[in-house]
Amino acid sequence: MKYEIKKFKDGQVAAKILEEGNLDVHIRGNSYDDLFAIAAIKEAWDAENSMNKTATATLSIYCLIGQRSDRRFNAKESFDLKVIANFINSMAFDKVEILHPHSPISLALIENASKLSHFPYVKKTFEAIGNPVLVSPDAGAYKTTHEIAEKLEADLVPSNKVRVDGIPQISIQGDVKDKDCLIVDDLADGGRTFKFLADALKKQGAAKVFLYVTHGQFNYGFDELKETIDHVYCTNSFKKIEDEFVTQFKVI
Ligand SMILES: O=P(O)(O)OC[C@H]1O[C@@H](O)[C@H](O)[C@@H]1O
Repeated sequence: MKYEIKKFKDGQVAAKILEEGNLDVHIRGNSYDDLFAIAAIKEAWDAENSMNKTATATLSIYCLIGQRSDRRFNAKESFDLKVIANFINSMAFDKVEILHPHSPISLALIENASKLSHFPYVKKTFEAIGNPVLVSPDAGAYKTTHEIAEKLEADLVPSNKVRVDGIPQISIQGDVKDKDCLIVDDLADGGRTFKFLADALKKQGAAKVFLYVTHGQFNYGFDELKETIDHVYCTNSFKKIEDEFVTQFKVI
């Protein structure tokens, strides 16, 4: 299904449907601009299809903006994911697919939503490295990484951020001595979580430490990460990266 997006000089976006049929839109979804462009496409498609009740509209979002803001962190602050979900819901897609959401709250807030699994990309990474031990960096990542480890028949070492006498520390709950480790998580923003975890893994004797994240933002570059991580694997859900330190899987 073809459509066209036009942007006016003042920033306004407009859409035009170029072909009849089901609507199948794929977006990064990591900007408000992206979401507004989709709203324009859906509005134009709805107008064309008001009499065609058999046509369906599917939206695939590869890196949902605001997915980490999945609660009201403090009183008087906005619950951003709710605002974003309300906007997506107003478009009334029949189906919304979201690649590796940070938490199930996205799927709960967005109507007709389902998860696109990151399993294929972790599997490729796992095979490229050659059977590393999987490491889940925190409690949030444990459940999904545990499911992946089961499917791959891989060893899993859970790690957690704990406080000892009030001081934050990384607790690695397994043996990593002389082993290749693959940290698996949903996204890297600055990447410091992984820099410190990789450092702790190496102090415990890990041979090499690799990082897989589905959404590679890396907003502060790679210099700090290169100090402790051997190689990074991610998808291009957030942006295209050209750096020898990173292997990217194309999803969009
Ligand atoms: O260390 P950075 O990259 O800033 O933050 C990434 C971490 O913050 C969490 O929300 C993510 O799930 C990941 O564990």
